[in-house]
Parts: sequence; structure tokens; C-alpha cells
Amino acid sequence: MRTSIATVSLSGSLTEKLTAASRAGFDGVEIFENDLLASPLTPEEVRARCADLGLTVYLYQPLRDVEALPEAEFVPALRRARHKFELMGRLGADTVLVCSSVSPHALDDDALAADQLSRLADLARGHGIRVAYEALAWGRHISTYDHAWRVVESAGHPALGVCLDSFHILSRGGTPEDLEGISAIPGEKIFFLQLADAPLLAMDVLQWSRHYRCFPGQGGFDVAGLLRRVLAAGYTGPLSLEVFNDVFRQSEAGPTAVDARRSLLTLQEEAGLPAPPAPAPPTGIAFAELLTPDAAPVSAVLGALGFARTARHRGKPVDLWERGTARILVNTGPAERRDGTRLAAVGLESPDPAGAARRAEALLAPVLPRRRAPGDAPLEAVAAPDGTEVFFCATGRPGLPDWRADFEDTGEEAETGGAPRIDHLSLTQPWHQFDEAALFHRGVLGLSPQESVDVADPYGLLRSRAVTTDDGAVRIVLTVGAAPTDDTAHAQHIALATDDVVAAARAHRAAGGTLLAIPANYYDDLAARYEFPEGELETYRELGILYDRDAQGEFRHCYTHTVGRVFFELVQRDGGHRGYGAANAPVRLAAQHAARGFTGG
Ligand SMILES: O=C(O)c1ccc(O)c(O)c1
Ligand SMILES: [Mg+2]
Repeated sequence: MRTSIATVSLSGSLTEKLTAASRAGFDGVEIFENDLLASPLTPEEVRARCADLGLTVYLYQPLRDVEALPEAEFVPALRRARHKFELMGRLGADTVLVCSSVSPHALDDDALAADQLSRLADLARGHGIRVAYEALAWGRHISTYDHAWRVVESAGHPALGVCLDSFHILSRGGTPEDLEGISAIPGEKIFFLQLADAPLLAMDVLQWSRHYRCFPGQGGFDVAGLLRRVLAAGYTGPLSLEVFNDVFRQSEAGPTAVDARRSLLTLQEEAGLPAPPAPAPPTGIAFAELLTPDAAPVSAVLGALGFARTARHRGKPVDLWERGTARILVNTGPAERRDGTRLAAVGLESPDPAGAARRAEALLAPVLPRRRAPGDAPLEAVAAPDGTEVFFCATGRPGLPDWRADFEDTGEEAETGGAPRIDHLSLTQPWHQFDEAALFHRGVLGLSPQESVDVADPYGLLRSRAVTTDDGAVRIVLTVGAAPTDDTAHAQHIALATDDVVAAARAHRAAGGTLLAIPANYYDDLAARYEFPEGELETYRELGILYDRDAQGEFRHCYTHTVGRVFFELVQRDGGHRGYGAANAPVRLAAQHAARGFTGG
């Protein structure tokens, strides 16, 4: 189906918005009146620019407060409308959006509303324009889509139809009964469809709409379910994103437009429309790659964690460290000094690496050059929104290129005891890309987003959200930090699973590693919350082990010191615990802030 985006959803000048929409592959736009008013371009120039960019102007909006008015007020409203229709002729837009009135003068009189909308539609038809009437969730008397449809139906005018907006509909309740009325609207009377999602917040609906809308798949509404119903009603017009969002208003238009199109592609797939190649969710983490200007400090930590340097890349300064199935690449290639050591890439074990890459590309993920030396295994890789390189790998699977073929054994043997594997990776996201990152990991990589949690840092608030496979074989925790200058909040980490965190912590110390010290107050509180067997709490206190518990089971974890932007965590999950110790994160962050300055990080 044709796709569109409202100019209000993107930042910048009208020209910047149009360019971004076109580059991201949209077929057209809704032009917001304010964007036109603020533009130095004439309507004819905007029309020409859109044509050059391959964009259709599907809609001009909004026209406000025109229906159910006392006659003395309706006359000037019609005069306003005539001006807009002339302007739309110059712009080349043939559909106008009329929002339900919020005017204190509007009367609670459906017959009057229908009559005036009909007169407005008569005027519009004279200009070759159609009127799409939208119920704002906070409309004075008309605030639901079914009420708007009753008025439009009774007006019975060929140039008058409804505009359905998922936000206004779903913010007022999205039960199947609430949505049943959509099937009663003939498809050809649905003149326009606007799509937006939103996080489920309990707040004033106007504020919610104007500041917190997001692209479908980024919030809590069942936008796909709504789209299915609208399609079943016979709607064939464009699918148009209309998102009012404080973050998008400040972010670069280009990436936002790509995020928007990816959202729409994923939504179309969920609603059963033609879709990109099917997802092939990863089955494990093949490796995590650290980029560092100096391999020594990170090698020391890995050695103390029981990793062995088992292989070296044949053509690049990259070491492979292994312990059990946990594999970490240490790359001393060109690192940016500012970041020091950082987590630069993730290898995902993929059932179909080439298929996964094709899907990623179809969903607009930047495909990375393979940087192949002669004889290297062909590796498929794309960039995540935060710049992390994501490789689709096959490890030791016959018939598929094996990334390890590029490595030469050093002869050192990896330890296998203690169930070591990568439990999860934690990646910090730029503050304005948090929702985009969750959508990317879901749509492109086929991971399932878990609940978003807020974590108090001494110097700000972090948001954190895990994206995982259902079996937990791949767990990536996305976090968005406090101030961009706050290094602690922007550290990334690799969590290693162990079946005995106490033994692993002791072994790390014995091998010369350091563990993050946790304040005594934490353990005093833990003693009040839970009962532990004799001596256990003292062990945790001594080693800096943190503890959490839920209905499923227990979670014990501790942390190494930080190298550059990276630290390691040792975790022990028992009884199917699925959390990440969110309750302990504020204590951990405070301890890391306290430790900064004398860790050499
Ligand atoms: O917030 C508003 O006023 C507004 C305007 C136009 C729309 O299409 C809409 O959904 C909301
Ligand atoms: Mg709308």
C-alpha cells in the first residue's frame, strides 16, 4: 500500500522534512499548515519540490472548529475554508483534514454538525477537494470515531468522509467492542488513515497525544489489530504516520524518517500485508567484540575471568578469547580515543545468516561492507541504530561459512567448567534513539522487547529495556543514560553466566581480578528483606555479590571494574529467573560512580 508521513512527525524546515521523507522511501506526505506557513517556499514551489522528490501531497491539515457553530460563526469559518481550499489548489493537495471542534461556541447538535459539514463539503467539491472528518479524542462534543461517522453518514455528502486516527481511537479504549464500529464504515467513506502508537500512560489525553505519540510498534497500542480492521472495511488509501513527539522534534529528520518507515514495514507485516523476508530469530550469541586502543587491560580482566586467548585473526589485530561457549573478540584496530575500550560488535548465531541479512536490508538497516580479506569467511553484517555492528553468524555448522575459519589457533585451551556462556549484553543507546533501538531489535533481529524499567542513577535516571529470544538464548539490554557526558551511565557490559557465582567471584579475585565493592547498607537491607542460610550474606558482603528474587527464582550477580566503557558481570540464575537485577542497579551505579577515578578506567 502507499505510505505517507505527516510533516509534523519530523524535525527541521519543510524542505528538510520532505527530503527525509523521500529518502526513507515514503510515497507521500501530509503537510501540516504550520510547516507551510513557516516555509519561504511558495505553495507552487512546495508542490514542485514534492514532485521532484517523488512525493504526493496526500493531505493538508488541520482545519479546526468549523462544525456545529451558530450561523454567525459558521460564515467566517467557511470564509477561512475557502482560503485554505485555494491554497490547496496551489499545493496540489486534494484532501483536507477537519478536526472535530474544540470551540466553546460549538453546539451539541449532530444535525447542525452534519448540515454544516455538508455545506463545507459542497464548497470543497467546487475546488476538487474532499473533506476527511476526524474525531479528536478531546473534541468538545464529538470525540469518538463512531460518533464522527454517524454525523458523516447522516450528512450523506460524496465529498465528505472520515479520517481514522489510531491514537484518537485507541487512547479511548481499544477493546474489540470499541473497534467493532469500524466494520460498519464503508471503505470508500474512510478518506484517510493516520497511524500512531503511544506508551500506555495515565494522563490527560491531549498532553499524551501532543507529546508522547510514537511510531507503531514503539508503544503499547495494538495498532496492527486496528489496521487489520480498517483494511477489512475496504480502505485502500495511504497508510500515514502522524506522530507528535517531543524527542522526534529534536532529532535529525533523516534517521527519524527511516525509523518511521521501518515501523510501517513491520506494521504491514503484522497486519498481513506483503512483507519483507520472514524473520529468522537468532539462536544464541556467537561472540561479542570489544574495540580497544590497548589490549592489555581488557586481556587482564578476561584472563582473570578464566578466559583463554585461543585464536588470533589471520589478517587483523583481533584475538579470540573463549571460556565455554562465551567468545569475546578483542580488536586493537582503529579505536576512537574518546571512547577507549567499547563494545563495538555482536555476533548473533543465525539459523539463516543470508536470509537474516536480506530481512535487515529490507527493513532499512544499513548493510556494512564485509571488509573481506582474500580467503576470509563472507560475513553478513548490519549496523544497529547506535552504531553497534551486528553480524549474522554460523559457528561450526557444515555448509555455512564459519567466522572462526578466519582465526588461527594459539594452542591455548579454553576452560569449560562452570557453565560459562554470555548471559546478556548491555548496550547504551543515544538518548533520542531508545524507541528506535527497541523497534530495530524486534523488527530487524526478531527479538521480543520486555518491559521498560526506570533505574535511578545518582546523577540521573536511566531507562532500560531487554530484548530477548523467548528461550533467553539471546538477551540484549538496551539502556539510555542520563547526561551524555556521564561516563558511568554510558558504560556497556558483558554478563557471563555461571552456575556458581560465589566460586566464580572467588576465582576471579584469586586470579588477580577486582570486584566492585558494594556498601554495607545494601546488605543490612537485604538481611531485612530476605532470610539467608548461615554465613551466606557474609559471603555476598565480602565479594560484592548482589541478590534479587522473584516468583520464578533467584538472581545473584557481581561486577568487575570498568575498562574504558566496558565492564563484566558474573550472573547466576536459578529457577528460571528472567530478570537482570533492576532493583540492584541504583546501588551498582552509585558504586561505579564512587569507584571511578581509582580504577584506572
Ligand atoms: O493535536 C491536534 O490538534 C491534532 C491535529 C490534527 C490531527 O490529525 C490530530 O490527530 C491531532
Ligand atoms: Mg490525526
